[in-house]
Amino acid sequence: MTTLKQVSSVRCFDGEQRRYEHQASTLNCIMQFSVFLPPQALDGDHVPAVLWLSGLTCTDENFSSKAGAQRIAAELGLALIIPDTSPRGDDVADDDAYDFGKGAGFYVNATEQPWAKHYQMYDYITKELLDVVHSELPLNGKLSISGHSMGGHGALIMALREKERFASVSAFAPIAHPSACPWGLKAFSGYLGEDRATWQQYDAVALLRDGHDCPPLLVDQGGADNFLAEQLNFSVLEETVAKQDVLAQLRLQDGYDHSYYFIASFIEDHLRFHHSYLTR
Ligand SMILES: N[C@@H](CCC(=O)N[C@@H](CS)C(=O)NCC(=O)O)C(=O)O
Repeated sequence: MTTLKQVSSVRCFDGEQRRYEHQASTLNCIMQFSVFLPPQALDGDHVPAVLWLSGLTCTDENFSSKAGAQRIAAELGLALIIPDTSPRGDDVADDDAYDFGKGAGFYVNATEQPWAKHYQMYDYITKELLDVVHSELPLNGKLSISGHSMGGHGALIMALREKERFASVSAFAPIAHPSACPWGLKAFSGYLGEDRATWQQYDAVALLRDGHDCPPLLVDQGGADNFLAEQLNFSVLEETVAKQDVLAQLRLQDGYDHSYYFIASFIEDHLRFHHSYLTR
């Protein structure tokens, strides 16, 4: 049974940039997401995919319109799966702040009210969305994961918790230790409540310290990122990774900020990195 409704498709580097809509049962709302299918997938092949998770304030369209990922994805024969960052719709609880509520789902399964009814982003991505795209799109089942900021956090925790599903993981300026930064403290106490023991399953540094295996890892962090000192905990991630048995490259990129100009500058490296593991 087809559950996806295609709402748009535009030609891009001989592939197609598409948008789909579906009723998301984990989130109790209608969701849209974007997909880039490379030319190989339009010619009848089943291709590997990179799942991209976006950051605060984003929809599925920031990455597809700003990162410039399609040229390399077309060359390498990679599909890009690009979900939204929170549940959507008029009956979904929200907050006036940009870093909580809609656009800021933090890829957790909320337990607190009024969030729990809709904010189940961890299960939405790892269970529902990945299942539906693999059953309805020309994908071969091989999958890597990447993301930016809040989405870099999402990519790291999903890879650490579900290592067998992902050939590799990468992140741009991830919120590496959300239990210990203002964005994470606000989101986790709001969505998960005050019992910090329940936060650990959604904190990459905590999962690494707890001995979770990690797929091969690439992280880029801009040295001129406004959020570096207060929010991102890059040096804590570096120290934690160094103590674990992780195949990892963590790169501080001098002069780059937190924006999509930074992502556009290094997305080719990330897609080539993922392709090398997806095609082994
Ligand atoms: N100052 C920003 C903070 C949020 C932010 O920088 N969001 C990043 C991810 S953490 C982003 O990707 N924004 C959307 C864009 O640049 O297209 C705002 O209020 O919009």
